[in-house]
Amino acid sequence: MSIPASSDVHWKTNYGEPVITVDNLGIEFLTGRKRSLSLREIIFQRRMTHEKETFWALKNISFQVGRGEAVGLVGSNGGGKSTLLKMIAGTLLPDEGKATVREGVAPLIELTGGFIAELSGRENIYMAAGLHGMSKEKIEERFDDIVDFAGPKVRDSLDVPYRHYSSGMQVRLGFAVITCLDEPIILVDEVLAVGDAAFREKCYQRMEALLEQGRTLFLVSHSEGDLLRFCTRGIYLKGGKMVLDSDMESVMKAYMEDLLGVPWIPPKERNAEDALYNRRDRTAKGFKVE
Ligand SMILES: Nc1ncnc2c1ncn2[C@@H]1O[C@H](COP(=O)(O)OP(=O)(O)OP(=O)(O)O)[C@@H](O)[C@H]1O
Repeated sequence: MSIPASSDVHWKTNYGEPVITVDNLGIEFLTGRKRSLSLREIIFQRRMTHEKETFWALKNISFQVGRGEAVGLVGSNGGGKSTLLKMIAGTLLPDEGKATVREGVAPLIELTGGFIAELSGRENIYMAAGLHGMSKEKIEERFDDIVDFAGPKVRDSLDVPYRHYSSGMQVRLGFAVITCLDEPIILVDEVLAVGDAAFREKCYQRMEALLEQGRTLFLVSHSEGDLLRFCTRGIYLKGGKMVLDSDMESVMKAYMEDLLGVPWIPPKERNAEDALYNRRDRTAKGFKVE
């Protein structure tokens, strides 16, 4: 599929200029539990209703991202990664601080990507692209490319309600749509894990092409390979706090060592290590090592 030619757009200009500024961001959620009142509150403050318990899903988060950067967000489940992406996308508002985003954002944060279950795939393409400011003519021009990228199963189901799509078909259509938009910032949450291997590889090539054009990428993934392939910078979130903001390899090392409690070796060195182990193994077994 032809993604918009870089000559159409200004993504390549002012490379590195700040496009996202997150300043002391915080958001508080209800836990769903109710806190029991203390005797002091009941007697002296005359409070009778139970207070709902809250927690900070993100607290004191500050960083800046420059145009053209590819940032990987890492952290274990519940660390706050998706919440942060939603705040950058503007679908969640902070309780503290602010996220300033200076350019348009194409988010694929949830599998359903903001698509409407009752509408068909075709209607959802028009709706999603239209909401991002694309004219009807431009959508028509790109329609076939979007559907080609999404694959034959999606093409055959274009007039079927989106709620009948399998999770793989949903992510195919979602990724095809968001990556054909002209938005300079792209947010991709773990969703790619749902697609099959061939589709994932197609998505990777598309992401490489978008980065090549100078777009800015935020990628949430639990895949070490994906993060190291695409991201030059990493942010590690743990329990809603930022643990580290550094180059992707250092962030991956900090996260993996924290998670697994053993030294982490970057894949490129690991292969050499593995080769060495194999060599040792073969030597130990009496094979001749050249
Ligand atoms: N709307 C909400 N209301 C209440 N709690 C929420 C809401 N959204 C998220 N949370 C909670 O906020 C915390 C952070 O969730 P978030 O989805 O951002 O984590 P994550 O790092 O993306 O996790 P995962 O790797 O599992 O996707 C979790 O404890 C989650 O249960």
